[in-house]
Amino acid sequence: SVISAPIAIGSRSLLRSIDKEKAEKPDFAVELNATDFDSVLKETPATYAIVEFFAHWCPACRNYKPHYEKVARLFNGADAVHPGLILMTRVDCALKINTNLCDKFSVGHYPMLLWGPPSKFVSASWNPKQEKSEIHSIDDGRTADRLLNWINKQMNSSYRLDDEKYENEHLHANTSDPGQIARAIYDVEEATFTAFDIILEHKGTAEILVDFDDFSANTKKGSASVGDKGILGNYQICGKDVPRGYWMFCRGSKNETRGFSCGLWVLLHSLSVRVDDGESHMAFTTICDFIHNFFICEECRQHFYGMCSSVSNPFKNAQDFVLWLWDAHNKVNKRLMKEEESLGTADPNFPKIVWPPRQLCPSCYLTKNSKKDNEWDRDEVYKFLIGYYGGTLTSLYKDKEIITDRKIDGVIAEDLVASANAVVVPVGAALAIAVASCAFGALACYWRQHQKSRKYKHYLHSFKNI
Ligand SMILES: Cc1cc2nc3c(=O)[nH]c(=O)nc-3n(C[C@H](O)[C@H](O)[C@H](O)COP(=O)(O)OP(=O)(O)OC[C@H]3O[C@@H](n4cnc5c(N)ncnc54)[C@H](O)[C@@H]3O)c2cc1C
Repeated sequence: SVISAPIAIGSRSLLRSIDKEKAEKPDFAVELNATDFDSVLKETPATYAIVEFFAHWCPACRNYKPHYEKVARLFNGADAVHPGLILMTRVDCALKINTNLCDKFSVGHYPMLLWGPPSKFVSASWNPKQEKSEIHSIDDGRTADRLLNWINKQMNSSYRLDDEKYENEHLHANTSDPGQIARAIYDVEEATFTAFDIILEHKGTAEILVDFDDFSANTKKGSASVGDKGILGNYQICGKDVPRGYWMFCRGSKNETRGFSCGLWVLLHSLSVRVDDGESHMAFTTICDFIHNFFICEECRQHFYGMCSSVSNPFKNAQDFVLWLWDAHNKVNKRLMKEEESLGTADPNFPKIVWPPRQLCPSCYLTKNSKKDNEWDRDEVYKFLIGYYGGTLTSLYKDKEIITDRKIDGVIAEDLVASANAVVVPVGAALAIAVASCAFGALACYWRQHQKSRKYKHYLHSFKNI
């Protein structure tokens, strides 16, 4: 026993350290229960979801967990190797709170895995005999390898368990696919959060807090904790899910490319197409001031501000402003094209181009001759930008629609598309932020939250009418 004592202490401390490691390394798969199942699956940007129904007392489930986690590492969390594609979740059916939920999905054995678009799980039920369901049972996922094989078959992909970040990026980088922009709706939020964070770092709360009551009815003055960035430091401008920690449309094929600067461009363009004639000049000066004050890239600031300063007459209509921004972006692209080529710093999957390329918008070009790629039909370019950064950017919302009634679907989708041509952001809220030259950031989130609550109201309304 004299000999065993130190071993016992040693093993206890070993166990403690394993526990600590466990506590420090949370699971990759997200555990859901009946209270958050619908909301998490409704809000996720992922294209697919896997739900593992298990019971915490079931030994087979405990043994399966490391397999499931090995796959979840690839897809879940801010450091995911392939983020934003598949949300991997689990539900403990042995908890009373989940009994109904597990019944609705006909859970007959543990662990049981279901696969489908996340929105199809929301307020849904499933049974194995159901025809035409978009939810499928994963019948061959007993090991991590087999589960990933099954996923690869579904997605036509070739992911591997030992993939590290930025491998296989070529698989989902198709820049000439107009639908790709739909994923940027999440980047607009990510960029807004980052922009807001930069503003707080540099300006502090006082200058932003002009009339914060107006800015957000949900934020109580003084209730947020005071940190380095003042009382707004903890304010989640785009809701609790943002920042997600990764980019979707703006994900580069290397860590150091794209990201925020791409997200910022998308944010600027998507706001420009939502501005009225009357607001076009104000939007222009706000963008110029923001870049000048807060874009922490000296060369970018100076170059962009030079372009801002060369505008001598105020913008009177939205089209001129939208096209000015497009043109300014292309000037940056052209400059960087040469620079990146000589320095070899380009992202191989996203080299700078004069934009939009012919594949995206053939009618934007005046001639059929591909050598004359600098002769634009500006009216067509304007039309394209309105569609691309307006309706197409928000089209993911249509896809994720949880209401199955076709008519209601249509009404909501039309609303979203119509908002591409109108100022849909509350001007009162904008004022507080505009003072600190970041109106557009807050506007973007307001815009999406406005859409969300609108949709919710529609949903409630339709519910009442059933
Ligand atoms: C205001 C501003 C000024 C910048 N200035 C500089 C600079 O001086 N030097 C520097 O090194 N970097 C600068 N950057 C960063 C640089 O422009 C890119 O954002 C960065 O290199 C990432 O490039 P990207 O390939 O992701 O595409 P980005 O140029 O970031 O574009 C993002 C997406 O916008 C779309 N797009 C491309 N061109 C246009 C267009 N003309 N109109 C509408 N949409 C378009 C494409 O879908 C593209 O994928 C600046 C960024 C901003 C926001």
